[in-house]
Amino acid sequence: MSSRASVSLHHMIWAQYRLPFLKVILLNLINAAVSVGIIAYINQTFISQPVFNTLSWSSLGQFALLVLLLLVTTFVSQYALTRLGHKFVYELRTKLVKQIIDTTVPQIDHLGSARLLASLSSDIQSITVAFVRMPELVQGVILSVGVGLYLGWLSLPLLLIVMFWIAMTIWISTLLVKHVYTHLTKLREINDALYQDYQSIIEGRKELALNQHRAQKLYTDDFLAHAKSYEKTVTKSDTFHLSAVNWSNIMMFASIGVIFAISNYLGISMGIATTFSLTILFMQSPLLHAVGAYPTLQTAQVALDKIQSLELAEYQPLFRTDNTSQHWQTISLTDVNYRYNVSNNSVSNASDNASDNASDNASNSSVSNSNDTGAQALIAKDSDHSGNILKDVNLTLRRGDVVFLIGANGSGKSTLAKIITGIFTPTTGAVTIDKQPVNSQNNADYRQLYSAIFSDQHIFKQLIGRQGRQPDKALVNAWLHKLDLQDKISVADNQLSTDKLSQGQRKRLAMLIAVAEQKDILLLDEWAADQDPAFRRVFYQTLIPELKALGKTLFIISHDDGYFEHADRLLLMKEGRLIELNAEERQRASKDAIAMLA
Ligand SMILES: Nc1ncnc2c1ncn2[C@@H]1O[C@H](COP(=O)(O)OP(=O)(O)OP(=O)(O)O)[C@@H](O)[C@H]1O
Repeated sequence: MSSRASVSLHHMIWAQYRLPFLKVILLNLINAAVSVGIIAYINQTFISQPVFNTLSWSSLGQFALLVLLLLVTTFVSQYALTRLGHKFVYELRTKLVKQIIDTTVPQIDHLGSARLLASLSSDIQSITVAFVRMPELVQGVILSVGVGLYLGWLSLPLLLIVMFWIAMTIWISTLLVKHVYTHLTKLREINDALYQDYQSIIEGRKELALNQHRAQKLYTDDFLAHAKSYEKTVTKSDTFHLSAVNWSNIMMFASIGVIFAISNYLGISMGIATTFSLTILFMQSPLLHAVGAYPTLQTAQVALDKIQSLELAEYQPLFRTDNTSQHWQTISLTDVNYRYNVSNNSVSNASDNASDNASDNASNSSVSNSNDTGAQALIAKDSDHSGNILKDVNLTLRRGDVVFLIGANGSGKSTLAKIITGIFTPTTGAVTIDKQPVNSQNNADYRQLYSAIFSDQHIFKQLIGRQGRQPDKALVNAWLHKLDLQDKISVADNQLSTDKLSQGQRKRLAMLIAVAEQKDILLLDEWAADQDPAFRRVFYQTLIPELKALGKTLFIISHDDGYFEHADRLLLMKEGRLIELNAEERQRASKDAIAMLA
């Protein structure tokens, strides 16, 4: 992840689509040439003729052919530009989603789903609209240049005066359009707030149903305020836009008067003045559409800026599917500290980079100091623990261990679980696998060792087996029964029939998915808390030994003191510090966990 400078839309198109864009420009030039040809034809065949009866059927036929040619070239050039635009939007959308997949969990947590969904829907939509309107802008500009050249050939002084007139018109129009941009930027911010409201309304539906005061407050104070602000801002923005279009429209009409007045003054022929006027009328629609299309490009620029401000991971086309060695023996945490970034700015990203750096430093140092440290990663010590959730945590997990972690609420157990699995990187300190430091380069591979079930687990209905292959049907079927789900769930084509289950059943389903993955390490964060007492016993007394027999290393966060005896090792987390309990302490914890946690 890096904070990248904002890239403008046209730079992006130019950098990535230079050739197709040049092709589109060429097609538009041909189209402009045909348009100029028609004007010249009208001028020579119709306007310059003294009387109408000199017109022949053949000249009318030629005119009809030119019109047909204009129709074809207009269609082809617009089609080419539209295709290019939609290709750009497709690539932007697909890259954005891959970047979200590759971005670190803390950064995604920090951004929140409302902001991301706003970008995926409204920003992409804005950019699409801009591309739908872009043909009008490009054609308007190219046509103006082509027509200008022809008019200049007819009368340079008259062209210069008309150009001055149009330039003044466009300059004042641009001043108005600047206000449009300011309001569009504001609108985009309001859109984020609106998405936040939608999210609260949908996700908090149960709480709102139970408390109409809260529903009214949310609706009135938040949603209505944002909706009103959107209405006001969009009205202002559209008013400036309308003013710009009307101003340009009327000034174009007025230019016809100017053309005749100046022609009269400069002694320019009536024929040339009529051709100029006709051309201005011909140009009015494309030029106004071009002016009208401009704000959509500005909206797209606002959208692109917004997407870039998310500071997502760099785009990588590939997925990291090469797994870390299957023959690992130990995973160690050495002097690990972790601090959440709670600021509103996007510094959690910076913190995450810092974390990556800490790990990277550790890896470099571990190489250079390997003699002194016995191949352990060098650990950056942070003497100031203020704000640290994990404090100088040291732990070595051995292959095949069944480790239970206990601790009071908020002591840092889940945070430690995320550090162990590589979802979070330590603020300082190091994670090593077989003395090999885990850093930003190998973290994605390292994470593939784990299946984990966290409290807010998402259920994917697709079952996946070892290393992304087909799941082992016999294993899935056996565990469907072990988890007592055989009457609720069926599996067809590796798809689970439903995820509409009770909380405890959902957790069992998550276990089925995890077992099917056949990963080396299974991490369970208070998995048993949602199970009824009977199944809780099955879990500790039957399932854990079976998982161990499958060769898994188990890291289990638990509050069930009645079952601590099933652990090979018992760890205690106390205010961010990790302690391993000895035999006597384990006895005490099993008898009186409350005293132990205090
Ligand atoms: N996203 C976050 N941002 C900031 N602070 C957080 C975040 N998540 C957790 N914390 C803080 O970190 C501390 C440890 O949280 P953690 O979830 O690791 O505790 P826990 O031991 O798993 O608790 P529990 O038993 O209640 O699940 C808590 O004080 C919490 O306030």
